[in-house]
Amino acid sequence: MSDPKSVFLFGYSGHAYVIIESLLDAGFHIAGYFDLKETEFNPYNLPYLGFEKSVDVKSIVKDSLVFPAVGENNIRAKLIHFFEVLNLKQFVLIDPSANVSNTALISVSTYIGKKVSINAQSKIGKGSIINTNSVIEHECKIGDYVHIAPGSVLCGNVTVGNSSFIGANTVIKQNTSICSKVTIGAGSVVVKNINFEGVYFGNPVIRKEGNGSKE
Ligand SMILES: CC(=O)SCCNC(=O)CCNC(=O)[C@H](O)C(C)(C)COP(=O)(O)OP(=O)(O)OC[C@H]1O[C@@H](n2cnc3c(N)ncnc32)[C@H](O)[C@@H]1OP(=O)(O)O
Repeated sequence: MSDPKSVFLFGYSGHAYVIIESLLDAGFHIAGYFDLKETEFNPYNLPYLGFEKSVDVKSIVKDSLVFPAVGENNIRAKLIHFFEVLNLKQFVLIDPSANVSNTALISVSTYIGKKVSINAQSKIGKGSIINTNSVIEHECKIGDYVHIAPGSVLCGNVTVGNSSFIGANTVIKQNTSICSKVTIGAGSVVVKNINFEGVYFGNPVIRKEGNGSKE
């Protein structure tokens, strides 16, 4: 039987450092990391276990926990698909400093960062990141493989579709919906629904030229 607090990480760069410190603060220990290649900089002295596509991950990990430590949404989505195919043991990582409502529903491989607030009746899909100091107010619905960057505020009943990225310090007005595969620039304010994928920024947001949308 494996140590129930032992975690294998996938990815070891800047976002992984944040994940590692939340894991340590929450009483986990890290068994090692998988990545394309061994990193030159290894600030947490983690053993390198190989590239996940080139080694027998299942026989290394066995029934220990796994976690995706990659900030980029598409790569994280592929990792979670890989976890599902191998039937690896996923979990939700909530930094101990976060404040999460008992009525919030959060799916596996999602990270809730330092000082985040998740309020009543919110739902967050799998493989998402709710980064440092963000506020997810009541009844928000956040999809899979989403990244809400630090300091963002989603007012009540906001919806964010799968694989969208909400830049740091963005404010999204209550009852607003953002579809899948949208990128919102840092410091933006969203006051109307966004129904087409693409890049948007500003206050209020406008679509970045050259995105091929009619919006
Ligand atoms: C822990 C972490 O670090 S999590 C990551 C947090 N990071 C972020 O939140 C950053 C989010 N990314 C951004 O804001 C980016 O600027 C993007 C995605 C909106 C646009 O990036 P790019 O497509 O590379 O655009 P680019 O940098 O070429 O800028 C294009 C124009 O838009 C302007 N612009 C870019 N971003 C913004 C923004 N957030 N708000 C207002 N204007 C912006 C630029 O000044 C530039 O204007 P110009 O054409 O007059 O010179």
